Amino acid sequence: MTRMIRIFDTTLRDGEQSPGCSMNLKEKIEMAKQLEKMKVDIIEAGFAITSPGDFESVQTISSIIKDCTVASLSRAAEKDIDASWEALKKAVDPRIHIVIATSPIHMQYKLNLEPDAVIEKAVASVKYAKKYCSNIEFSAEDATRSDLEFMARIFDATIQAGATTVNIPDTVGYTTPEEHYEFFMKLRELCPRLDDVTISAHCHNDLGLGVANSLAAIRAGVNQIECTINGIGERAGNAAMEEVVMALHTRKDLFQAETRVVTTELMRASKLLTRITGVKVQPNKAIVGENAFSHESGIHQDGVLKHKQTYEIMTPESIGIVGNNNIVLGKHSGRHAFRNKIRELGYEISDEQLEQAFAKFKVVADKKKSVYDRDIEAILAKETLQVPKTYTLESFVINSGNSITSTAVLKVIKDGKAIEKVSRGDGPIDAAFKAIEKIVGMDLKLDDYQLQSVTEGMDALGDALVKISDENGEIYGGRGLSTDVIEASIQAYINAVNKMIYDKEHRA
Ligand SMILES: CC(=O)SCCNC(=O)CCNC(=O)[C@H](O)C(C)(C)COP(=O)(O)OP(=O)(O)OC[C@H]1O[C@@H](n2cnc3c(N)ncnc32)[C@H](O)[C@@H]1OP(=O)(O)O
Ligand SMILES: CC(C)C(=O)C(=O)O
Ligand SMILES: [Mg+2]
Repeated sequence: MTRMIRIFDTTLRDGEQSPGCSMNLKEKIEMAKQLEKMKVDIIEAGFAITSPGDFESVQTISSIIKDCTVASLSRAAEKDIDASWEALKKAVDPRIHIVIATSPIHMQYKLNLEPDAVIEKAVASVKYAKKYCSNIEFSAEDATRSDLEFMARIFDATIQAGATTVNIPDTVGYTTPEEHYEFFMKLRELCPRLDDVTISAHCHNDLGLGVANSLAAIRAGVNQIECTINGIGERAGNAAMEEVVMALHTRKDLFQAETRVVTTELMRASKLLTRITGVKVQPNKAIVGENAFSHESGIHQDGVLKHKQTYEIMTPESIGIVGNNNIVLGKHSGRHAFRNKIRELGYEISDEQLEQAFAKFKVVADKKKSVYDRDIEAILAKETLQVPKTYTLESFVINSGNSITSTAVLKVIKDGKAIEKVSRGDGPIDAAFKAIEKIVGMDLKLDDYQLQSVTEGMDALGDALVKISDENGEIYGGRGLSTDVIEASIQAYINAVNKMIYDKEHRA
């Protein structure tokens, strides 16, 4: 039978504890509305006593959100609980969340309290909060570094005092999946009352195990997971909601558990948070990273083109990506993906042209990080207009600067022999073009020269267009493409010369 796991989103509280992730009221409202739309079960809207701003956020979110429980964090202290309640009281389903640390190191050094005094404070706080509302969560901070028998005692006491959810935080991200599973199993044995309430896990990511530990907790019977969008949170962050939700969704066979989260809203929530905080998601981040559904290497691309599930365990559409361009052309791509892209772009070319274009594509891909559609179109335009190469560029050296006259040394191959010429000019391009004219030995006129960047970025392809005319005024165009704009310009000029020679021979 499939169990329902409640998703407790703490993006607005623990997530906001992430350096650089503070949000203002308007931003928190926007985020809360998205969380409601995606049907998380509980929104922890803040920690009301923290500041007037946090109080106002909890209060406003409480009055706006209708379809989720709204929670506010409080220490085990009456003034915190009063503030939480004051902020929460308009919520449809308010929850006061009380926390106190239970590990020896926290009790001794931070709270300066004996274990029994911690239990007393916890129980008194739960009872105090219970005067205000029925929905009370009790968290034992640093639970995973706490004594198990002590945990069982404090949970037993707080449940008797009225806690309806008890939370076991791995506050410092210390535990491992196996240990976490055992922890919950033993705790349930030692404290049978746990089975009468919602048991929750709250995992941090200090060892990169936040999601794995949350899933282990689910296997051990917990029915609430505390997590954040994009995994933001104190230090290395919290378990990422999109990862937990999609792990359950994709591996229902294994976990026999599901959430009510609308998975197609996950990407929107991730992007909204990035826009609000300005904190970007790493490209290889699971589920919502830019590369999470991209395939760059030829063998994978071939597999995906033949049958998506060869390399995709979930669909991009399932997390809300529309029109995913999942085949990213790069230096590891093969002919299958290249041909597919050409067809997508609406071109039909011969096998021979494809081979030429593919060879050029590999050269470009070696120099560029990503090859975009416009790069491919530029390569195609060049390759499909190809004429026999009377002159082929072998090498060039340019000496240029703002206090010297530019000099170009060009070496080209004609009929298997190298020809080298040197020329000076007004700038590097002019010097290079003059060297070509010397090599060709014809009286050529440059009619037009344009240079454009094909795509954006430091490694963008330069697309040069040269138009030359001969002694009869006939115009010939040539195109050159390279990440080096001088090379692109020289190639364009040589291509225009080759075209002129080809046309003259075919006209004669
Ligand atoms: C694991 C977690 O994520 S817990 C949540 C962490 N989040 C935050 O701390 C963000 C908001 N915090 C704040 O704005 C402030 O820390 C406040 C408003 C809560 C308190 O500020 P201050 O009164 O100036 O106290 P300060 O933060 O310096 O110290 C914390 C005090 O709370 C006590 N305390 C800490 N945790 C608890 C607790 N769960 N229950 C009761 N008392 C606690 C500490 O022992 C310390 O008390 P002391 O002054 O007697 O030594
Ligand atoms: C407040 C508690 C639940 C917390 O964030 C933690 O222990 O990490
Ligand atoms: Mg936390």
